[in-house]
Amino acid sequence: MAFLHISEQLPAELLLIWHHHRLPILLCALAAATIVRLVLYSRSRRHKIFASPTPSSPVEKKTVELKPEWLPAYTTTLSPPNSNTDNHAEDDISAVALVAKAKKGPKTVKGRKTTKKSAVPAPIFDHKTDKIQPLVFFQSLSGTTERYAVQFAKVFGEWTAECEQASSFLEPQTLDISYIEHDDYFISPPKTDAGTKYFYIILIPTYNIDTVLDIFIEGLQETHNDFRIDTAPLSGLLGYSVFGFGEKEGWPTEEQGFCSQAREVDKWMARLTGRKRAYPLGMADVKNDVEDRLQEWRIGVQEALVEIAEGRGLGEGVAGSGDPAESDEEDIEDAEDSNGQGTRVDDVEDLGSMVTSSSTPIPVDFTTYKSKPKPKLISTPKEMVPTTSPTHAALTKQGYSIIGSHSGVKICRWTKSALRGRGSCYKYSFYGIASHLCMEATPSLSCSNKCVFCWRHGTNPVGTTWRWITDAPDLIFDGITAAHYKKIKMMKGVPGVRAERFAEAMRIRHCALSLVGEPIFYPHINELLEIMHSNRISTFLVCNAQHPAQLASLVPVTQLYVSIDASNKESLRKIDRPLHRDFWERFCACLDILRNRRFEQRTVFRLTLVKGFNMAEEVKGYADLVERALPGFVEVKGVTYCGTSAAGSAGLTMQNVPFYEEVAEFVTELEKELNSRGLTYGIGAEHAHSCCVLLADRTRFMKKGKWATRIDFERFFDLYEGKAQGTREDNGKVVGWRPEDYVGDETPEWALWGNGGFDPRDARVYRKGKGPKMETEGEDKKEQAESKRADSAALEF
Ligand SMILES: Cc1cc2nc3c(=O)[nH]c(=O)nc-3n(C[C@H](O)[C@H](O)[C@H](O)COP(=O)(O)O)c2cc1C
Ligand code: SF4
Repeated sequence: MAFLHISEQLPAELLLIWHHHRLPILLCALAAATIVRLVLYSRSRRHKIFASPTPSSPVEKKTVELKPEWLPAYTTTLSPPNSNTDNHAEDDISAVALVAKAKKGPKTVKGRKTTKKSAVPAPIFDHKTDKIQPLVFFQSLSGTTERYAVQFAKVFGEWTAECEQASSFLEPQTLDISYIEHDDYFISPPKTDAGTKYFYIILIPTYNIDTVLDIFIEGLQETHNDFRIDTAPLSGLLGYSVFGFGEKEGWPTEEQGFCSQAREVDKWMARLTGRKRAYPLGMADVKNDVEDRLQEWRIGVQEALVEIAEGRGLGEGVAGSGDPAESDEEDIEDAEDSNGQGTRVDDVEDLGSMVTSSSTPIPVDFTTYKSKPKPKLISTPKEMVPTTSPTHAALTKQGYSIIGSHSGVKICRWTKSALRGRGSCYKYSFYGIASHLCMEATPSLSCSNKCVFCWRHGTNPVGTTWRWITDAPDLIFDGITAAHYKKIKMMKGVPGVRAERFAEAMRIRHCALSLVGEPIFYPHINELLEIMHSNRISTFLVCNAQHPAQLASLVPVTQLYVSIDASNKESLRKIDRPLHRDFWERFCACLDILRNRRFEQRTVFRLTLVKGFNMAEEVKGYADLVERALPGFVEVKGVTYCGTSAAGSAGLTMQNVPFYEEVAEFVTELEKELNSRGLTYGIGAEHAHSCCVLLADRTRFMKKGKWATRIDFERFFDLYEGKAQGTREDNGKVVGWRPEDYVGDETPEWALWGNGGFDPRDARVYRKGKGPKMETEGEDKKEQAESKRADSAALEF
């Protein structure tokens, strides 16, 4: 009975519970369903990114694990149409405000200070035995700061050599921040003998646009916030002082941004050094009082150095000296205003210093915030290359047309040369691309490397993530093609331009996506490529092997390049100077992706040889990389010397440019090494004029025993559009096309190894001392003045 009773009661009670609590029950069920959905969604997304979106290849694929941090983390903001040169972007104004992703910081632990900090202990400097090594750092985009830094270093150097304490000083060194390894100086002081102590002097301009300065400042900030690193890792310095260059005309007050980046650097240095500001931040208006301010500040820094040299450390009570007079309020303010991340690990650091500086117990509240958390900052993305920026000025001066705010196009010297019937670049000899039909462009002028041979140092935008206003792909396409045609039209009146070539040039057939910067950095690269292909423009895309996720999800291009600037980690670090700390893992992942995709499209390794950097004894290392990725082709070229002061600062001179014979010798050795490993590569073609030699896979790019390195472009488009069927199969079913499906004609005789690579139908114009003289007027006279080596090494992509 009791059982029956209970069984009758239960549904009624359940019904009652349902009536009373149905709302919360429904809400809980909804929340649970949402969570399950989100988990499933995120898994399926990740799964998609892991797999290449293109049809699978008929061979086994190496699994390439894409680390979560390699996945693009951007939300792009398409720029409004008026930021570009044409008006086709009406449909793309779906601007999305980019909400800056708040960095996941460590759990906040807050402490309340009850005592003032004690004085910074005097630096461990024995004035009788130790030496002070002053380092003068500077960064400069348009040369002003560099000029003042050189001037400063000269006067300051004379003072250290002549002052009473001269025996305590080593000769000051001047260092361009763009060319040093950040980690060698700003994660810890440089390693040296125990008796040498460093003093940092930092001269820095301010730019309210995205520049390489942001990378430097972010580096300081990251070091400070990195849990693995002591929060004051530069406390071993004797001291530091910062001087800022700005302009009051545009940025009249500090609130309006006057010298704001110098102030940032000063703030982070204070934290990284454990408050060793030896002299207050100096600031000057370059259009007004810079000479006086800089001199005044130099004298102050010198006085601070005298104190140190005489063993009195950073001194007592001098305003801004980093002594106890520096208020705690300033620290709190600083901690709060740093990009909205006010409650970070600084607090833990403060806690640490309180423990050492206070004798009384410190009340610590681990659960509450000191003040109301600030609302998250909405960071508005900036333009990558605004028209007001020095990069814009430098690029346009070099003949680039900037499209929108992050794309560029330029007609290269080979296009001009081909228009005049004087020969095309190596791409014609190797692949059949006539230079007058080719456009050279990039949708991203920004890059994640700072290669030593890149002329754009100091001014080029760099970054590890895309954080700029983004132009729509059709805007970019319209902009670059219009600018290219405009430049071609300007060649109309140039003596020697052949009418038929001029007419042909008014229909772009090929696009080399390289130029400067990193094309796959652009978030809509696939759409841009699709537009090119639908206009039957072939695509040669060069990437720097630093963005595996983007590489894995790239649509097939006509020819896919990966720049191989070194054969091993250390050498790559030196030559490419990548911004990513895990650059080698990224590089290796890109090689594996290239291997997986080698039957979908033509894949190419592009080696740029720089004597003294990446040539000697690296043949075996390069062979290892070829063995890993098995590219269809390996292009080997000597570096082009750009002759700028930037290249000089990077340690490059003409001596680093190899002669053609040296490149040829290197390629022969590489071929031998590859063959000794059973790899079927042979030297397919050469273009001596560009200092470039081509190795190709004999089993794939030969027809009836003859090299066939050229491309059937029309067939490529037909395959792409589905008008022709490809032969790539998976499980007996055709899933796409293979590079072999669009192999073109045999490589012409004149382009084969040993024949030089110059089309006899073109008129070769020799430069002074290099062969029979055919023309010496106008532009050629100028060209004759160039050095022989530059001549042999000149190469445009
Ligand atoms: C695009 C641009 C943005 C600038 N932004 C600022 C700024 O926000 N605050 C400031 O004080 N000066 C600003 N300046 C002025 C520069 O800091 C100043 O001209 C400096 O001397 C440049 O140094 P550099 O030639 O070494 O690069 C800006 C200049 C340019 C061209
Ligand atoms: S990858 Fe190209 S654009 Fe980027 S730094 Fe190197 S040379 Fe310059």
